[in-house]
Amino acid sequence: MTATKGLEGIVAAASSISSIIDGVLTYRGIDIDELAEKATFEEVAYLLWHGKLPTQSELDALIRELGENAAVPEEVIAGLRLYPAGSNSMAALRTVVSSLALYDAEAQDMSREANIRKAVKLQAQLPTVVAAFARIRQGKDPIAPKKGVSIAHNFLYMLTGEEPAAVAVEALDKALVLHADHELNASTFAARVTVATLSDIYSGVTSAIGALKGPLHGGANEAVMVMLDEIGSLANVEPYIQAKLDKKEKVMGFGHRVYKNGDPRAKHLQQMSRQLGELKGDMTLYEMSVKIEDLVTGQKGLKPNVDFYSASCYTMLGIPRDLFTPIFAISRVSGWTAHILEQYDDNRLIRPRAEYVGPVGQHYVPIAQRG
Ligand SMILES: CC(=O)SCCNC(=O)CCNC(=O)[C@H](O)C(C)(C)COP(=O)(O)OP(=O)(O)OC[C@H]1O[C@@H](n2cnc3c(N)ncnc32)[C@H](O)[C@@H]1OP(=O)(O)O
Ligand SMILES: O=C([O-])CC(=O)C(=O)O
Repeated sequence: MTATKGLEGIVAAASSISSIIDGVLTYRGIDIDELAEKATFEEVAYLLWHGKLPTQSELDALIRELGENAAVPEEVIAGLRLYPAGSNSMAALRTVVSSLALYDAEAQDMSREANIRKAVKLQAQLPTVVAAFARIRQGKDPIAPKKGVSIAHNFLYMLTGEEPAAVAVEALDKALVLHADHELNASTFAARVTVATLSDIYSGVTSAIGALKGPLHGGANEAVMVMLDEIGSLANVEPYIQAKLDKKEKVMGFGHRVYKNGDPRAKHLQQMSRQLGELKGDMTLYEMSVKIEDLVTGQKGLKPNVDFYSASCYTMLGIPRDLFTPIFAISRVSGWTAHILEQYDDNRLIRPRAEYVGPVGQHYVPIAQRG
């Protein structure tokens, strides 16, 4: 038995939700380029859960159901108020999602109908939780979710208390579409491993949030913004990035386990970053990002992934950088729950083997004789 480090190239599940074939990403067989241009996030969530695009009445019903389920139990909001100042946003989200199970009478109901209802509930509640976390830490009261508006609209509204500009809603909605699912990425795999023990959907999503948090995965979008903030100016891009490359340090937002010729989502986010810069009349972040790309791609051949241009986009939308990864979770919970439903539908415990590389033939040594 020989281990494959990082399970690279190992096909660990069959799935009909999303595919990456020859560098092309599809959700349920539809090219992400088409969805990014034409679909709303709610349509995409429906597509991921049900395997088909919704009719108008199905979409209306989903938007209604999301609105009806977006409020978070008062006890959970009260809990958020008790978190220490400076709490990590993803740690807070992970904790809240775990606690939501305690307030859901259906949490342990394993029927397919109940699991679909819980998927919608989680999708509805995550934006409310992230916005409430952001406001409470500023000493402000959370804002109750609206009914009948999109998730992108509701999230920006709950974050600021103001009606968001249409262009901001449109940009965030497209970002949510682009992040919704991605085959067997680390967080989705974590979710599937967890629920394959027949644990509940809240356990699966809690595991997924833990996996998404790391900077090699979803946490890279925040890390990209930390880097842009450290660089600070267009003039400082070259010395900063060159020093990183010379030291063989990783540049966050570049590289990918599966895409070696570029992430098809990145171009949409790059375009969005340019457009938001033009609207703001400040191209600094966009130009810095392009210069970083030129250097990293030029010298290492590494291309930007989904996390790279999303950082400048979210900053230009006025979103604090430590909410970037929670926003990724707001989108990806649609994919996680679709995969969890798929796992339950044809379940088998996920339990691979390890290649043992430790010592053999050892014996118990009494404690007095140990050196
Ligand atoms: C939503 C997402 O999760 S997208 C990914 C988000 N993560 C990041 O952006 C973090 C930065 N990128 C990385 O760490 C990696 O490219 C990963 C984790 C995404 C993929 O990792 P792997 O497939 O395991 O590739 P691995 O880390 O082994 O890298 C292979 C080689 O490329 C180099 N490399 C990979 N990514 C980068 C990078 N961002 N900057 C500099 N060098 C890099 C590695 O140092 C390594 O070089 P070596 O062979 O000389 O040692
Ligand atoms: O697929 C991966 O390994 C990471 C990724 O791009 C994603 O989850 O969107």
